[in-house]
Amino acid sequence: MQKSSSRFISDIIHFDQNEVSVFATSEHQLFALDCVATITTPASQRVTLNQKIDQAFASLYEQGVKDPILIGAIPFDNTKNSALNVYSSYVKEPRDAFIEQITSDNFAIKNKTRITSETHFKNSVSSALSAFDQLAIEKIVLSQSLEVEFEHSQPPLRMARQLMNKNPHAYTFAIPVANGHVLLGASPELLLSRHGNQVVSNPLAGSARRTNDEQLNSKHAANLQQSSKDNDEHRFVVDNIARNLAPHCCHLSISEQPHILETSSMLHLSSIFTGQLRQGAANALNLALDLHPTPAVCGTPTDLAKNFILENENYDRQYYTGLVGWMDSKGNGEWVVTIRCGLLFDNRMTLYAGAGIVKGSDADAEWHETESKLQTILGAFSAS
Ligand SMILES: C=C(O[C@@H]1C=C(C(=O)O)C=C[C@H]1O)C(=O)O
Repeated sequence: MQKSSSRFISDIIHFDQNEVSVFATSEHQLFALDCVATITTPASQRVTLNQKIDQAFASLYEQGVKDPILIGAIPFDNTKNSALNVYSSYVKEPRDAFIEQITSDNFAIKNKTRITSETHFKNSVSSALSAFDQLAIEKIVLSQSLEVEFEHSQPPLRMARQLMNKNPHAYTFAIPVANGHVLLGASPELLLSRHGNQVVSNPLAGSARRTNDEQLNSKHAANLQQSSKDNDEHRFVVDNIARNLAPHCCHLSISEQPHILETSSMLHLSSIFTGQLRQGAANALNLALDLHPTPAVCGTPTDLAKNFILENENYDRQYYTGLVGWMDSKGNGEWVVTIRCGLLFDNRMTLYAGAGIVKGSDADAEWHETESKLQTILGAFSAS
């Protein structure tokens, strides 16, 4: 049931925050409590997963709930458990800045522990560059992880507010997942949205750091648009999405040239797909799963790149580089790529960031790219 109170956030702040899901775009914010079920079937078991979703919605209809919703996350490795929370009520309202002033004291950091060392990351980049010569691989996205320990236990909704305030154009989310953890982030990348028979996808690949100097940003943006290495990284993603989305559409168009998308800490090459779905096309989650994992977060070809990642990264990505979003019982929904994110438990948060490696990548530059990407989260929780 869709409630309309614009003060809903002040009501739910008193709820157990590990039960509430939040998903915000630049236009609207969605809050849901009253979680009635969590579907954990891995997305690799697609038939069972879809049966579970249909059953959950059907049983809510029987109880008189007219407009149930699911909000959740699918891990990078789709053989691992999903975390799809089904809700009987939610609030969708225009996105608005939160009034509460949050000071950086709230987020004082006690400790940072590297899970991936700079050396490990750079050695993996070297191995990837060799794999391009020896195996038929063209792109591999490699990532690092960092654990942050805050002085105080962190209420997830306060963190979500801070992320929303600092990243007004991002898709911001706070989703309860397995083992009492909350997945929090501000992703710039729309994997797929479906509203009626309209689909949109906005892949990003090819990146540069954004600074406070607008002149420098313009220079970096121009370099990015001219860089053949970054355009290669981008093209792999666009080609792959075009291939996987086209069969579902009777009409599909893509922006002519990649344009620049700016986030709080990065500049990215960005392309926009808009399409009209064929009659009887799959729902938003299934369409998004047909695209996952794109070469923006995995590589090309997908299977070889995924195996390389699973063998060479020294940690489990879990939800990072998976998908996160919502879907209603009509199959409408928005699913974004789970990046610029972390996994929160009490006063500890595990952060992640990656970069696409192609022929000609430089290990040092790629490491710095991942460090800049970590700033979306770290910057949001430092002095405001
Ligand atoms: C993997 C991440 O970002 C992805 C990789 C990008 C790149 O390599 O240029 C750009 C945007 C994202 O698709 C991340 O932020 O952790």
